[in-house]
Amino acid sequence: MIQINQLSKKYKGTDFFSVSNLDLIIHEKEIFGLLGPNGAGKTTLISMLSSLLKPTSGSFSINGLTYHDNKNELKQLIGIVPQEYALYPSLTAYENLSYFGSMYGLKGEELKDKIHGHLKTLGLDQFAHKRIKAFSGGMKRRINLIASILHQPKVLFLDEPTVGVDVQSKNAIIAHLLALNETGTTIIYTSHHLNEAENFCTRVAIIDHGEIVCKGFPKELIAAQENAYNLEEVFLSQTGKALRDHA
Ligand SMILES: Nc1ncnc2c1ncn2[C@@H]1O[C@H](COP(=O)(O)OP(=O)(O)OP(=O)(O)O)[C@@H](O)[C@H]1O
Repeated sequence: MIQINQLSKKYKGTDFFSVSNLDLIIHEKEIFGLLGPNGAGKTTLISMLSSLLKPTSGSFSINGLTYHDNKNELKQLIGIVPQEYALYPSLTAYENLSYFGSMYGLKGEELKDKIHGHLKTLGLDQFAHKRIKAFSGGMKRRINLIASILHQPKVLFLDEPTVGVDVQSKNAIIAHLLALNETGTTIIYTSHHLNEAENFCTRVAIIDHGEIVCKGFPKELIAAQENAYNLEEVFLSQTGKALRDHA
């Protein structure tokens, strides 16, 4: 279970909170979607939860572990799929995955089997020994995902895992995540694809200006919003139609 208490982040040089006094509980085996307009605070929140960013105040624990007291156990427990590709372009897919797997203590036949198993399910086994720089966006996204799940994390954080990929890659990624969830991994993901989130997530929270504006089961949120027939209509009712440009 992930328990978040009054979590806040104010970046240096800004005069506002990107995440503000946020409280949330995410249960084991949920597929939880963090949705919100550009600049709402989704990446900031997920970066704090995956220990990539230090909160300004507040706290959170994952299965009772905190970064402060249980850094190493926590790192082994979670997987992180960042928005940007975290891959070495001049290395092959296999070399990249060996590197990431070994960082989690995997080695030998076990590591090899896991890499080939994931590559096969995600349709990439024939490209195992090709360099990443020759890969399409969809192929890189799938490798990025494998790099984060080789150690079978109990909790997986994904920041827009299907951005910029074709429908085929998107479906392969979602199917792989559903299978992972079936084996017991809790999934927390951010997305702008509301139709995808509506079908994929067990529960979602809509975030705006660093605060949760509503949360619940997609079907319940749709039923509760007058004249809303899908999650996108709930989203627009809750966050408004104004553009969120800032610089
Ligand atoms: N390193 C930073 N320094 C200063 N401000 C930042 C920094 N990173 C993010 N912000 C600001 O914090 C707010 C929340 O940003 P964040 O990236 O978390 O939003 P988001 O919901 O993930 O947006 P998007 O959908 O565009 O990825 C924005 O106003 C953004 O400009």
